[in-house]
Parts: sequence; structure tokens; C-alpha cells
Amino acid sequence: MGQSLGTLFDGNLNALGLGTSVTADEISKNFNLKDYTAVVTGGSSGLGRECARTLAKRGAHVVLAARRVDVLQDVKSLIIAETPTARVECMPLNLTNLKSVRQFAEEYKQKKMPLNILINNGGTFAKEFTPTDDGIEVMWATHVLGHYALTMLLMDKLKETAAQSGIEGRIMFTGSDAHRISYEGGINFEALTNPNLYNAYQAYGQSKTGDILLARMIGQQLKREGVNVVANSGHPGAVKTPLGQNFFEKGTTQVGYNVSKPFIKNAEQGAANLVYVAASPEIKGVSGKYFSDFKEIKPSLSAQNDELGQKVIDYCEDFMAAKLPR
Ligand SMILES: NC(=O)c1ccc[n+]([C@@H]2O[C@H](COP(=O)([O-])OP(=O)(O)OC[C@H]3O[C@@H](n4cnc5c(N)ncnc54)[C@H](O)[C@@H]3O)[C@@H](O)[C@H]2O)c1
Repeated sequence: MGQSLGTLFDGNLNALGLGTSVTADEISKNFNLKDYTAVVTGGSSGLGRECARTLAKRGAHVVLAARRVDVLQDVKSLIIAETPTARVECMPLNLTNLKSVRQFAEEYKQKKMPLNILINNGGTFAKEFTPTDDGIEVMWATHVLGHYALTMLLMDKLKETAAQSGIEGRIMFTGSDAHRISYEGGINFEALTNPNLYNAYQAYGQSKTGDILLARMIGQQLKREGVNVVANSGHPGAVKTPLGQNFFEKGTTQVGYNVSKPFIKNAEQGAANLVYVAASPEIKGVSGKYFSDFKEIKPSLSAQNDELGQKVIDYCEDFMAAKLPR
């Protein structure tokens, strides 16, 4: 690996957006979500679990989605222990397998449930090049391809719900300021299948550049269509979760880690900005933007590049056409 995380971040902690210690409970204390239904991917752990807990506490009907339903059931029990009136469902979803993504969307629609909020959050950090069954680097497959397919397959449901309820639909992609560490040009499509080009941090960074670009492109498209649905992305900060620990504690130099450790958020703090982007009335009508600590900020130049964004969309569309034949 060329540059270690510590080399990249030492003396540049702002790049991490380490930010405030406001919790998801605090930021959402005035939200009333009793008329909302939300899907949270990666709902079995870390930030997804915390987003789900908070939305359910504010009255939303929450659908937890991840690979292991037994783990999701445990999360559901925890949520109900805190909020006995919480409405929570668990549905299996493997983001690296588009057939699983389609099955999730079809089963969701069969349940005839509305959908107001889609939180595209599930994720992973792979130290070594790890191809999926389709041969694609696993972080790109999970963060970008899986979430693009999920969003497109649920888009009619989001639009229909918004039209019928009059409530603005929200799509929230969990981005990361680590997107600023990426391959030259923001995204190297060849590196998605070539292990010789692999650098774990650049590969993670380009997958998050992909997420921010998806929110931008989809958000802009929804605005052009004039529908009552928006898409944005949010940076949670550097957060102590299984993924975060893998990313930080093992990846950084001792100096970098020691400097950053006091600023690392817990999941309640990390989820705050994600819950804000997904549900705050303050940002009604905002679409295609990137948020950190409850403020819109500019992502990298690559993540503001519509031409690159269109390439990501085209890549995802081609992949879906190849992997999801009817
Ligand atoms: N922790 C951080 O410091 C940090 C910082 C910025 C962004 N993020 C992003 O936050 C998101 C959540 O990560 P986290 O820190 O809560 O990590 P986590 O390890 O606690 O949770 C990851 C979740 O994603 C799910 N997941 C992984 N692969 C999946 C797949 N193929 N299909 C379905 N679900 C899958 C896991 O089951 C788990 O529920 C990720 O997108 C991550 O990139 C995290």
C-alpha cells in the first residue's frame, strides 16, 4: 500500500470532519415521524442500528435490512426494549448480490408498505482486494452498486408514497470524508476488478466518492422531474463501530491514531448527521448535496463532477442490465 491512513491524516484532522458530539437523540428531539416509514440498510450494527433506533423512537415504522435476520431480530428487541411502541420489521438484504436486492424490493412492495425514507448505509472496509461473486471489489459492490440498484428498484414506491402522503421523500447515502482519499481522478474503474491496483483506503475512498456522486446525480434528477423526493449524502464523522475500528485502529500510524482517538465519535454521535439528513425539516427541498455536522459542505472536486457522476450511473445501469435479466 502506497500511503498509510496515518500519513494521509496526520496534521490534517479536519479532513476527517471529526466535528461535534451532538447525538442522534439530541438532533432529533423535535422530529415527529409517526407518519413515516423508513428502510435502513446495515441496520444490524453501528450507524445503521443507531439511525434505526432513533427513527423508531421518533415514531417512524422502521424496516431493518442486512444479511443476517437473526442479528436484526436482536436489534429489534433492543429498540423495543427502549421504545415499547416502536414499529420495527426485519428483512434480509445482501447488497453485493443484485438478485437479493431485487428480492428485497419485491417483497417490500408485496407488503404494500409506504416508503418515506431510504437510508443507504450498509458498508464494509476490506484491507485486501476482495471480489464479490461477480468479480467486483466488495466495497464498490456494497456501497455503490447495491445501493444504486436498491434505490432504483424502490424509486416508484418512494415517489408514490410522496405523492399520496404529501410528505417529502428522502434518500440518504452514508458518505464519508474519507472519499477525499481516492484514486487519481476520483474513481479508477479498472481498479474495481484489478487486484494489482488495489489500495484499501483509495478503494474505500472511491466507493464513498461513488455514494456522494449517486446522491448528487439522483438528487438533481429528482429536482428536474419536480417530484417530492430528494436525495443527499452525509458524513457521520470518524466513528467507533466494527467498520470504523477496522479502518482506524488497524490502518493508521500510531501517531495518527493517538492524535485522532479523542475525536472519534460513538455511534450515537455518528448517526446524528445521518438522521439529520434523512429526516430534519430544516433541509426540506434540498437535494443533491453533501452534509457534515448538520451543514452542507463541498465534497472533493471529483465528487462534484457531473460527468464522472454520469459515468458512475452508466456503470451501475450496465451492471444491473447484465446481472438482473428479467
Ligand atoms: N465508522 C466510521 O468511522 C464511518 C465513517 C464514515 C462513513 N462510514 C460509513 O457508515 C456506514 C455504516 O458503517 P458502520 O461504521 O456503522 O459499520 P458497521 O460495521 O457497524 O456496520 C456495517 C453494516 O453494514 C452491513 N453490511 C455490510 N455488508 C453488507 C451487505 N453485503 N449487505 C447488506 N448489509 C451489509 C453490516 O451487516 C452492518 O449492519 C458505512 O457505509 C460506512 O462506510 C463509517
